[in-house]
Amino acid sequence: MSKTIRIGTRDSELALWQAHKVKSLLEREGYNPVLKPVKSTGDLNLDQPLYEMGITGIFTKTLDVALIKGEIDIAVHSMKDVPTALPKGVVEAAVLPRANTSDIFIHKGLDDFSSEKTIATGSLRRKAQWLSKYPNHEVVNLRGNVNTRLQKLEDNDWSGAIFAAAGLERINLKPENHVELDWMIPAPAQGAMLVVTMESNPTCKTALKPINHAETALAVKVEREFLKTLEGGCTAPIGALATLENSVLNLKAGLFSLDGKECYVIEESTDLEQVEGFGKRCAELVLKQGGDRLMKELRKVL
Ligand SMILES: NCc1[nH]cc(CCC(=O)O)c1CC(=O)O
Repeated sequence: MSKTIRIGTRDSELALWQAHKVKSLLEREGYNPVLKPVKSTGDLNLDQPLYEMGITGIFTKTLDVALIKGEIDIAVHSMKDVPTALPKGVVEAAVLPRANTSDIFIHKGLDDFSSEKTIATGSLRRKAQWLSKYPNHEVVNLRGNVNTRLQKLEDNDWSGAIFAAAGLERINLKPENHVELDWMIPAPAQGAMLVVTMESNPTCKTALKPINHAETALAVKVEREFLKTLEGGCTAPIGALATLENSVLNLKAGLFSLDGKECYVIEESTDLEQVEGFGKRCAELVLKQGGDRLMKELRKVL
């Protein structure tokens, strides 16, 4: 009998797609994975408060709780939604090969961007970078899962909205009327999926090892180290993208004020022998350039 692995998933279309992906990878490894939808945090009924267990992520909280309570064996997350510090006892067991890292703009016509326009996004990182490029635009808040956001874009008279390409590509909803925002720095770990399990679960750690993608894991490690050094959470106006080519890792990363008027952007490369601590060193450059003062201001409002 092959070992059963309960995969916890939230019930959005994107979350389900990602959980199915991990399920099929584990099946190929000879396991018997089953999906376990986890609805809401509802009656948590835990002995300890969430913060004492190190549970902080708004998107990941539900699955963290189910994991710690032993209701599921592993959880699948969009890695950019995962706080840099995992809850106590929870470990990163596999990072899947990265998809498209870009942000895309879904529009209703691309005429005259120099004029006043209203565009929608719920992300402070996207808003700040957009306003930095188009200071006379207005950016309105847009929340909800990918499907909800696409619907709201239909229902409103905004000129467009910003999405992660990866999310729309996964569920086959990327429309024709989009442009890739190659100038926008994506969220740390955008386009990557993380599978977590409990430190105390050797079966799952072993099962997940072969599906880990070392190159993606290294890139997102550098990006998240950059984020962590700035002490920004998942919602901070901070972007980071590491790419690997011929054993050289390039990091493009930035910190932005909420109105987009202040931008601290770096682009640095390292060979792999020096990659340890590279994300931290790049963040320290940003802090020195003025990012230190901006982060202090941001922490008051975020
Ligand atoms: N914060 C929501 C979220 N988390 C992961 C994705 C898409 C997949 C990814 O970026 O890895 C999205 C949607 C979006 O940002 O448009």
